[in-house]
Amino acid sequence: MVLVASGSSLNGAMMVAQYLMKATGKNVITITPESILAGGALIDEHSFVIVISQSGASTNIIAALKYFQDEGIETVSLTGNIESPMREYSDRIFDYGVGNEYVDFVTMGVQTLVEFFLMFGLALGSDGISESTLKDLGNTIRDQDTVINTAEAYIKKHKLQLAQQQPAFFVGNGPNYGVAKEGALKFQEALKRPAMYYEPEEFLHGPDMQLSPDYTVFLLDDLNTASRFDEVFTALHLITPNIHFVTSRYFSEKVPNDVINIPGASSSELVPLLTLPVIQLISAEMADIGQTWETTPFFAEFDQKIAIKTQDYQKELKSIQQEWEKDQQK
Ligand SMILES: O=P(O)(O)OC[C@H]1O[C@](O)(CO)[C@@H](O)[C@@H]1O
Repeated sequence: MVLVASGSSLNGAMMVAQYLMKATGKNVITITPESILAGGALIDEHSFVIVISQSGASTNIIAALKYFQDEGIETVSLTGNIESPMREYSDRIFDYGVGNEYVDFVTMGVQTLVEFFLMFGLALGSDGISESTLKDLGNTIRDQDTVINTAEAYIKKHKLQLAQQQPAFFVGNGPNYGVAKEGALKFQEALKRPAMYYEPEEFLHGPDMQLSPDYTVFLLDDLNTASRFDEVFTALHLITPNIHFVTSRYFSEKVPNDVINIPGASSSELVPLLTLPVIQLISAEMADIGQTWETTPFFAEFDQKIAIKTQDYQKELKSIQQEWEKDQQK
């Protein structure tokens, strides 16, 4: 199975790739449209290619769809807007159920995409949907309320520290690697803050050498209680006071000051459902507090010149916003 996407849609796909692999027993790769065009994956008529774009208006996604059509490779498109330009180039197109989201850089989109693929994986699994897996998924989704409350309280307590516009690292493994990538993207898009993402061991193989007290590190813990994160968390305090550790490790113990103590999940594949809301909430709330939503006029000028969405996208966003406002009034 090949999942083709960009930005947050790619990050969402990365969060579920391991899960889909387990559920189907087939190899799953996540890849950008550019890598497809550059021949970065062996794809033939036996590949199951899913092309994802929440807006359905990303020009690079459309270029990949055109390429697949020219090569005679069938695809399935997933989008949040079934009437978008993507439709014209798709063999089959489905709405993955995000509804109306008009913020250009997606948030609900990633969360919904992850939930969609979890359900999709369950349905594709050789044993069908098992009661216990469905129950685990339901419990994890219910635990998101606790996650939001915990993150809210943490942001309130640490807002001055979180408001420092210093470079940030997001560090996570497996499905949390996708969350780390999304955390860095949201810091760049919403907070205009330099941000990077790594797996923990890659982080320790060089990038950590630039650390100073002026850096922030977000650690997104594994499920495994004996993981390396604990060690790294403790040692990082020797370099910077700005560490934030998202973990379920301290659930029954006294929680250290810089730990965002979330409920645990029954399997590592479900962990993104609990870590993703934390980084999304921090990005959104800190962007409100710091009033960083606007780009610089220089960027606005650049953006005019370098189109990444189809022509009518801004008009389309406006109408999605109107739909969203109507929904809010109901
Ligand atoms: O899923 P889509 O709509 O193709 O968008 C991909 C990326 O493009 C952006 O919307 C930028 O315009 C990102 O925020 C997003 O992650």
